[in-house]
Amino acid sequence: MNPILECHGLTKKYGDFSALTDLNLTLGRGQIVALLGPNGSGKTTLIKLINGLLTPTQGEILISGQHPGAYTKSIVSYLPDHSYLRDKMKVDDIIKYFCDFYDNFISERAYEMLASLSINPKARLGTLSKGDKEKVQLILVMSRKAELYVLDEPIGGVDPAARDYILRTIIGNYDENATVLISTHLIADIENVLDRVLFLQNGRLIMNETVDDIRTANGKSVDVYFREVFRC
Ligand SMILES: Nc1ncnc2c1ncn2[C@@H]1O[C@H](COP(=O)(O)OP(=O)(O)OP(=O)(O)O)[C@@H](O)[C@H]1O
Repeated sequence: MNPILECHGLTKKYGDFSALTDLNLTLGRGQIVALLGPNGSGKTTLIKLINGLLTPTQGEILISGQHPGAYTKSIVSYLPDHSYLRDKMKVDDIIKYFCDFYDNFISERAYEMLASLSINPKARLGTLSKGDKEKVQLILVMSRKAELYVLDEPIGGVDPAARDYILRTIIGNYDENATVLISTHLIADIENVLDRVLFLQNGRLIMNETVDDIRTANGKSVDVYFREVFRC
C-alpha cells in the first residue's frame, strides 16, 4: 500500500527564516504517530503544509501520493490548534453541517461520543466550558472515516480523566489502516497509545523511531528521553 504521507526535501520559509528545513519523511498506514518538539520547532508549520494551508518553499509533500488539494482534504481529518466553529451554533447543528459537508462523516459515532462525555447535543457551543468545546471539536474530527487524522494539541485543555477517555476514543474510532498524527506537549499522557515518534528541533527532523526502539535503545520512556534531548 502506498504511504499516507511523504515529504521530500520539504522546506518552509517565512521571509528569510526557515521554519522547516529539508525534511524527508515517509509514514506508512495504520499507526499512531506523535509529532514532538519544543515550542517553535515547526510542528504546526508541518501540519499546515499537510492540510494545504501553507505551500512549501522547496521540496514537496504528498498525501496518499497526491499534492494537498481537494482530494487530500477528503481523506484527511484535521483538528486545528484553535477553534473555527461559531459559538452561536448548537452542537447538533454543527453535526448536521459536517454531515452535509463530508461524505465520510458518521453522525451516529458523533452522538455516541457526545453521550459518553455527557455533552448535550442541544447546547450552543458558546455555553460549553473550554474543555467541553475541545472535546466537541475532537469528536467531529474523529467521526469522519478518514485515512489520515491530524490532531494539533488535541488534549491540551481537557482534564486528566477526560484525556484517558479521549485517547481511548482516538484509538477506538480510527480504522486500522488509517494513520493518526498527534502534535502534543503532553507526551506522558499519550505515550502508551503511540507506535512511532517524530522529533523536530529548529525545523529539522532529528528522530523518526518506533516507541519500542526508543525504549529498548535508551532504557527510558519517550517522555523522559524527550526531556533529556530538549533540556533547556
Ligand atoms: N506566519 C509566520 N510568520 C513568521 N514566522 C512564523 C510564522 N508562523 C510560524 N513562524 C515561526 O516559525 C517557527 C515554527 O513555528 P510553529 O508554529 O510551526 O512551531 P510549533 O513547533 O508548532 O510551536 P508550538 O509548540 O509553540 O506550537 C517559529 O519560530 C515561529 O515563530
